[in-house]
Amino acid sequence: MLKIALVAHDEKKAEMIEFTQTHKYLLSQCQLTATGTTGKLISQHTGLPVTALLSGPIGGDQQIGSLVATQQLDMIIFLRDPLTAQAHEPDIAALLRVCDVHNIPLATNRQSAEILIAYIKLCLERGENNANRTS
Ligand SMILES: O=C(CO)COP(=O)(O)O
Repeated sequence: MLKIALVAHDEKKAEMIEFTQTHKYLLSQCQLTATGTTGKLISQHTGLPVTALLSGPIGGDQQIGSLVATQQLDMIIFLRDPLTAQAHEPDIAALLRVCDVHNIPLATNRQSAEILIAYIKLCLERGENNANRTS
């Protein structure tokens, strides 16, 4: 099963809910993990099973980063708010960095997320359960 992490800053949570509602069918075929508040909201609004970790500002981004570092995630959709300063900015930067270290696909805005969704669809159609194949 494709393993996907979902994260949204407060100003992007409504967009994340709408995004996951729109793509509920595809996402239901994936294993979903999220930071705390994002995960609870997605579960509430879509009924999708989501493993909700700690809230981002108290360590949730670091937990997602740990999953990346230990090869337990295939991709991340992180709807970031580029206009609001975040108290846990170092954690966010660390998460983005560890994705690059481990070559994990990361979408940080809605349109990139749609492209990852198209890729997820392709992987599912091909019966692939690991999105990070290079060949
Ligand atoms: O702050 C976040 C990502 O940096 C998101 O955390 P929550 O999903 O707990 O709001």
